[in-house]
Amino acid sequence: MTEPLLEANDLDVSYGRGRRARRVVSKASFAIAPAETLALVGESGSGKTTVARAVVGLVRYDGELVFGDDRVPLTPRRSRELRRQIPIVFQDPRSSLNPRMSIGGIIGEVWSTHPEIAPGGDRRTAIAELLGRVGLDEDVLDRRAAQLSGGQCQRVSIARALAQRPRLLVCDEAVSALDVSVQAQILQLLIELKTDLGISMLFITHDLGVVRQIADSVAVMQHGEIVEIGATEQVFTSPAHAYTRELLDAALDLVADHGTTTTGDEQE
Ligand SMILES: Nc1ncnc2c1ncn2[C@@H]1O[C@H](COP(=O)(O)OP(=O)(O)OP(=O)(O)O)[C@@H](O)[C@H]1O
Repeated sequence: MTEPLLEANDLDVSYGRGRRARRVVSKASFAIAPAETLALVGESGSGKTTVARAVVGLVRYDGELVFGDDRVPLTPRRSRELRRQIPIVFQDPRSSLNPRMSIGGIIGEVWSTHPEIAPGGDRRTAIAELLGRVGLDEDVLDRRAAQLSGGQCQRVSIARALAQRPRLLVCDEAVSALDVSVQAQILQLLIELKTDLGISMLFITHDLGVVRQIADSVAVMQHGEIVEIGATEQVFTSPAHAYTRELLDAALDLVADHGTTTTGDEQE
């Protein structure tokens, strides 16, 4: 079996200190193999974002969270060194881009702090190549985020993540704020990145339709615990936990009420 790129064992995360401490993630265990996408699903407040924050080093945790062949512990301190390899793409594409910087500046910024991964040749050319990789024209390079659509901003966020030469991309509701047709395009782009570049993903979403499109495996969270984890098809076709069945039933009701969500419309 392939060694996992990321492994979490009995991950606990609490917010607050002393008497005020409240545990919001309990005994979460999962693994992500190279080039594998694991989706985290569950109701609002179930702890999905908190797991992502532990992975990218934004919160302290108890338990084990190890990364790479040498199983480096992802402590907040360590993660700062490793953050380059584990970028996060957030829900709101525009507010995650510095409004005062040019798009080219945003994408290439990581090369100032990590010169070891900076391209050898002309940086503008390298940035233009990254823009092409995410389906954007080179002329976007000198613009600001406010001059781009939401879908274009999310493509820039992904290009910025690619400039970091990631091994694991964390996507926290990364397509939720986009309309359905743009969402489909960004999902397709993420699937291509996984296939072409072998990037692993931790993909947080409340949308089970999205899970089915993008994820190899899925972990279902309820009240801070992973109540079920397995291959996506397996979990969707034979859910073992009552809460998973509830989520799947709720998603089916949504489709019944609103029809299917895929339009095939290609506009951004
Ligand atoms: N900084 C914080 N301080 C204290 N409590 C927090 C903090 N961030 C989140 N929480 C609480 O932790 C719990 C888990 O939140 P989290 O954001 O991880 O859930 P989630 O599953 O990602 O929810 P959503 O789908 O709404 O984003 C919630 O009860 C939330 O109120």
